[in-house]
Amino acid sequence: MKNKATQIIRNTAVNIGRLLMAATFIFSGYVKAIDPLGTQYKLADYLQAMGLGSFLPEWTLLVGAVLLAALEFSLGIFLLFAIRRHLVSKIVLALMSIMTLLTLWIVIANPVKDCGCFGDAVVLSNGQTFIKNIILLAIALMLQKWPTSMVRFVSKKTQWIVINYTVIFALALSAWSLWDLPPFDFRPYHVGANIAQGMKIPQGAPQPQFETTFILEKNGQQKEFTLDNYPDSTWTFVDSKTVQTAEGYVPPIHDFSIQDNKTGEDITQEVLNDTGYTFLLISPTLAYADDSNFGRIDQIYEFAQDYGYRFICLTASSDKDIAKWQDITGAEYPFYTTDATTLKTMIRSNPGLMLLHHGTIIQKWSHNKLPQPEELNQPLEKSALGKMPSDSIPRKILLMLMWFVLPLTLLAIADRLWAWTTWVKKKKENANKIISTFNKKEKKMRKKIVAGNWKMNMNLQDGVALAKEINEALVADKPNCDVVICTPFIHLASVAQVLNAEVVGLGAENCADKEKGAYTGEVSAEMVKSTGAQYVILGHSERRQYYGETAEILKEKVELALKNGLKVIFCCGETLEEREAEKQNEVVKAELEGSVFHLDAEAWKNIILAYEPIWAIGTGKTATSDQAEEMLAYIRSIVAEKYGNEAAEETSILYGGSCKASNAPELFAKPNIDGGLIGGASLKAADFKGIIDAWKK
Ligand SMILES: O=C(CO)COP(=O)(O)O
Repeated sequence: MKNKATQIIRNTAVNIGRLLMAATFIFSGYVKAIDPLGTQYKLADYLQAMGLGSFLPEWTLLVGAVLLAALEFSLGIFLLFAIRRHLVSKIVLALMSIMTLLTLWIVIANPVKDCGCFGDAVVLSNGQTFIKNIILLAIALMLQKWPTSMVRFVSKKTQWIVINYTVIFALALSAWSLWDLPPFDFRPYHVGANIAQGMKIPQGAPQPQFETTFILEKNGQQKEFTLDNYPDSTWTFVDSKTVQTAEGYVPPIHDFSIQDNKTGEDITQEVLNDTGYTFLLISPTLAYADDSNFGRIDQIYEFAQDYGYRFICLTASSDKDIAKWQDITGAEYPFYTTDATTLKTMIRSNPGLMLLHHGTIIQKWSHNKLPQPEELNQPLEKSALGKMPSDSIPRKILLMLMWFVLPLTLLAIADRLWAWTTWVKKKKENANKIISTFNKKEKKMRKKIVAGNWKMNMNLQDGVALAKEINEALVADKPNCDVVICTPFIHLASVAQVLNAEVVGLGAENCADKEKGAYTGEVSAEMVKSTGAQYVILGHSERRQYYGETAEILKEKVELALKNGLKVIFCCGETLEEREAEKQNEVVKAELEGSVFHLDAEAWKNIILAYEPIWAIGTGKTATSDQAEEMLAYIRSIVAEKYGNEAAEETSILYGGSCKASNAPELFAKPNIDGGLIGGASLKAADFKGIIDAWKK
């Protein structure tokens, strides 16, 4: 019990942890994959901080960024679907260990401002990142310890589709984002942002705090002072140092300026305050800029000239590189200087084109997706180019869902349906196999039994007389089977006296579900046993129906009966409605599971089952021999599932319900029917003997 509870807790913890980890990896991989250049810049920052700045060529960092994004995204999806659980949990643990060490270093040494784990989408401080990684590392340890507790969402046979689709999707997403621009832009220079607004410091925003320390000297001794304890003029000033004690508010855009390199003139405000349109061609380094689309750029420049729009190129390149670019592309537009990092933040394309309208970013284009010539035949005021694209974000989200989430969801649903149908099919096949094995087999050596159930009939004298008559008849003509008569409690002690125990067994029709004590009117299993009885009927439908005996009560009764050395004739069976709804198997199985299937194999040896369809009891409507055989074969198959084939072969299963001398031979001829539990026909010695004799035919 305790083990089961621990297992449930563990499985729940592992699966919650796995979903959290999956969500983190998917998000972190995704935001890196849609911005490979941003990830590359971050990797470069790390290498710089480690003193390995120029150790690797730029393209290797870009490849590294794409692979890192694909790795994180794919691991997240694999965790989500619980694919290759052992391997994936090991890789995740290794990755988290490295990440945690790395973040411990950035917390201590502070070499980078933020870790960049989630690109620009969620910026965490180094301390927050460290705490996040400690939690994820703990989850990774748990997943690695119990990988198989992760519940699969797709079967092993289908997982290769998810693996390939995910890896290809992640790489394609990066390639697309590199060719075009990141589909989602989390930087301060996104479409719709007003640059001047982004540079503003709101009123009352915290100012940076500084403290100045003065070093002064007197009589050859130097001492440090602040403004608060500045000494008298007998001290001579030596030096002062100022340190920042608190950071002030930093606006989202704090590093944007446009300078004319030749004149030193700053035209930032002039550009931002221009109420018209301005094209900014942006290239942090012209030496690395892609020049394949220069013709299109020149066309746009001409268009700007024609309509009187400003068109300038912002770069951080040297004059030599500018001249080279002009030489290659024939560029006639003016060049201005802006910080390289700012330019890289503004647009993830080298070169990229940005359109401003009164300082607000209206459009951004990668050099691969510049406006087409046919879009440039009317002024921006009148064309779609001059307007901010309206619904692009929901549309992009929908596209992502359609291209990735939808196919995988459909795959998972199809896979689960398929797994479920094969499971059902297999289970049916197994059950049929067991049933047909039993059907084919000759009746084994298990006991054949005919048991009478007198129910509430016969007074004491009549009962004793009937018992005597049956006993005499059977002593005179030995039966081929075990015979039992089950009588009301009041008969037991007297009937026991008249029966020859080797020939006729004695049983009660019920016993209490309590051991002993203040239970007025009840008769305990121990009392039954003390009369000389060896059997007790339990679970009869009349007791379930009229006296509210539930599976739990019957379970108690069964246990007490067995404990007191009684053999139990345990009844089961369905109502007419249940049979009409074809629920008979389900009902019978539930009855056995509820009251007897908990027994161990040793206790099971003292159980005799009796299938009594309620619709056939006392109605004169017998189940056909085929119906009865089918059910008894099924019951034997579920006993076999529970206790094994051998135990099932040795379990006696009786049929009850309007069984009489006329139909008994046909019923008893069936391989799985081991005898009968007889109601009405057990109240007359001749009728009862007629049924017993069916075993002789
Ligand atoms: O309930 C029965 C035996 O327990 C069957 O009763 P009948 O044989 O009267 O149908």
